[in-house]
Amino acid sequence: MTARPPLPFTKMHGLGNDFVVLDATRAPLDLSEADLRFIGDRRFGIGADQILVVEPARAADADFRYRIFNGATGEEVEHCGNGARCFMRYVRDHGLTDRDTVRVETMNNRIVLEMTPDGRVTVDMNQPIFAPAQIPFEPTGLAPRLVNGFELWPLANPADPAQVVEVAAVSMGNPHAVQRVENVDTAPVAEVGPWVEAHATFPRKVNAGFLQVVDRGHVRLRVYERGAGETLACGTGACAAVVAGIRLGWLDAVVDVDTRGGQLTIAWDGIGHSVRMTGPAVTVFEGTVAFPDRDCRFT
Ligand SMILES: N[C@H](CCC[C@H](N)C(=O)O)C(=O)O
Repeated sequence: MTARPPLPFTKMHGLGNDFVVLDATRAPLDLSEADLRFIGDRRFGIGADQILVVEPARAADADFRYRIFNGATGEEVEHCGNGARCFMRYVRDHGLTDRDTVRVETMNNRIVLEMTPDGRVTVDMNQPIFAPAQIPFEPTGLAPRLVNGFELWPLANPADPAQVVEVAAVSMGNPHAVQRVENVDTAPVAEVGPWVEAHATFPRKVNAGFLQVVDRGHVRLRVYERGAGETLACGTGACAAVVAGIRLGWLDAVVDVDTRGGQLTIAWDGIGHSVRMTGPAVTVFEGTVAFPDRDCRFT
């Protein structure tokens, strides 16, 4: 078997949510799920929450296509907010564009990335989605509790049906279930996150958000991510949590979101408007990855 050529990559993070970024603008990348899991593995490979791939746009009115794969599973997912900011820094720093604003296609969405004068990146994340069929979310049995006219859905732990949490279901292109907690530091993220992530009412699984409201313009958030476990920050999760908090009447239109990796600012003017996320994007190092031969556990 001929050895595969080493693959150049860039290691980046958005508030500690870390990524391996790959350039497929000149030629498609032939990567299997096993290859992607190898890249994402923190012992046998490089290590990343997600792998981001830069591709040429398919539509004439877009600049790039943006693909995302969860590092632990190698599965392709619909969106990654922290990754979108890193995508913008990547295409600028690698000379793929000199524009301050870039139009990007994702699997099921269209977003706009913008470099800001202070070096952060603002992303127009498009509009949140609430229709259960589009999340997707299949509420069965128990009726929701309406708060400010928005649904909080009861989810029972399949292993212990007496343990019930209430979640708001929102999609930013990827699915999110957001629950309010008194204090994120003591929230049972490791215990509750896994069973919410895998809950049968979310047929494509779900990112589980734990939201602490400090005041109407400031929240704290932890997210147990689908296909990644708890990350230090989740951009789409921050958007989903703020959108849910505004719909539920707990938050104003501009909110600072403290994650374990740092702060994002999320703005949303309500139904019919895009969510706008602003935060940092950091390049850590450049490298090349040599793929294991067929005998490695990742074959
Ligand atoms: N785990 C997510 C993808 C990455 C989202 C997160 N890293 C972000 O910044 O939005 C999912 O399976 O939908």
